[in-house]
Amino acid sequence: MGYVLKHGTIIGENTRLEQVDVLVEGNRIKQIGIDIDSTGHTLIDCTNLFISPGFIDMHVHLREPGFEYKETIESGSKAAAAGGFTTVACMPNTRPATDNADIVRFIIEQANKHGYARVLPIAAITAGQKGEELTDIPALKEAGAVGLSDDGRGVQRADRMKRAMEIAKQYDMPLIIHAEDETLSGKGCMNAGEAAERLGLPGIPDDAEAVMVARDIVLAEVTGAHLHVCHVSAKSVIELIRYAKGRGLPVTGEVAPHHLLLTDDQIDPDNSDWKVNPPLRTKRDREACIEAFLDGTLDIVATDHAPHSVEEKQKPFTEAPFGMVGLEIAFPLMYTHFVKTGRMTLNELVDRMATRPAKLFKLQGGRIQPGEPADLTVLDLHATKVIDPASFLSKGKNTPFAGQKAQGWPVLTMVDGVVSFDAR
Ligand SMILES: NC(=O)N[C@@H](CC(=O)O)C(=O)O
Ligand SMILES: [Zn+2]
Ligand SMILES: [Zn+2]
Repeated sequence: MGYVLKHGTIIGENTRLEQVDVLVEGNRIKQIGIDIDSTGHTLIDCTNLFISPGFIDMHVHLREPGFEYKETIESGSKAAAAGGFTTVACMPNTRPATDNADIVRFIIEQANKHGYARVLPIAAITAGQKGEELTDIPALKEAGAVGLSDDGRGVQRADRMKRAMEIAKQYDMPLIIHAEDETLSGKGCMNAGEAAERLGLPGIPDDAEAVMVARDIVLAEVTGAHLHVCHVSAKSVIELIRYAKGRGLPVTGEVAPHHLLLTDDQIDPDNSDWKVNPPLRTKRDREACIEAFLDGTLDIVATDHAPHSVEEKQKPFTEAPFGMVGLEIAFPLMYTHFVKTGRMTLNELVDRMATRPAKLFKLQGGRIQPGEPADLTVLDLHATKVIDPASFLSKGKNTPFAGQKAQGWPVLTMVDGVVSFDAR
């Protein structure tokens, strides 16, 4: 007994304009066709709905182990499912940091027990994310880590990064970098510039991000390692990635919805939900992010879902932790502001949220085709809702998008042939 998703419109590489049925048996897509017999199967009526390959988010913070009050693998993967994500890669800035094979295995076990999405651990580059001693990269890979990052911090020492890349290259692991030279970013809490001056808040210049990206592009060329640049926020960084790609280097980039949609001049200094790292930058940076996303310089969308507690985010702007949640609103925001406005097609958006991440990181999923795992997202592209953090399944409610209207919401998510979210 399986599922028949009836009369849906498939999005993605294999787009079919007519309404079709998708038969799921076990954990696989068995058949795509017209009038598939649903006898003995559970019928999911997809009339007026779209069926997308499940979204893949390469950058989330699930906070477990150590910060369960902010999020758990259970609550975070529930939020993922509600946002139409079937796979999320989680960052190692846990407590303790995900810097050894036992913690990688713990995350995988927790996800298998309590998860509503596939959870792929990203392991730390350095022990305790302290930037000194390298982790045991082969052991981390063996345990199931899909990449390496010290996210939350940049690796300050070039010699450490170079050595990590040499080993990562050997073991075919991507370096997923948080680019921030701490000697330049200092104690800033928002983008350095006119807005910060007006508000009298300490700034973080974009060169703090660009300097490290430049260094790591050089090192990626020397070592041949896959360098993936996290949460790109600035024009200066985009120019460097464009240069790297022009040289044919294995460099890729991600952009978060907030850097595509928000700027520093909009920041409400009395609301720390606007505080994120890298910070929201200028209009010029935002336009550069949009252009780079549209032309593929920035390959994929990643949310950098960073839940924090209400108490933490009630602190003043200078003291509150950096981060915004994103899993449950990423698709509606992207659909509303990129597809509805005609900047890109629905197929192109799904490519950047599902197909391309799967290709870049050699993951399963990303395509709707017989034989593929049944990782699917059913979307109601007509539904319009006001973003209400109180309704989030994530423990994190911290988003500056609260109160904004968005169109195009996931209504059902299936992971590995199992329904993980159903809002019908
Ligand atoms: N992006 C953020 O503002 N915060 C992230 C850390 C990070 O992604 O660098 C977090 O862990 O809260
Ligand atoms: Zn980061
Ligand atoms: Zn992050």
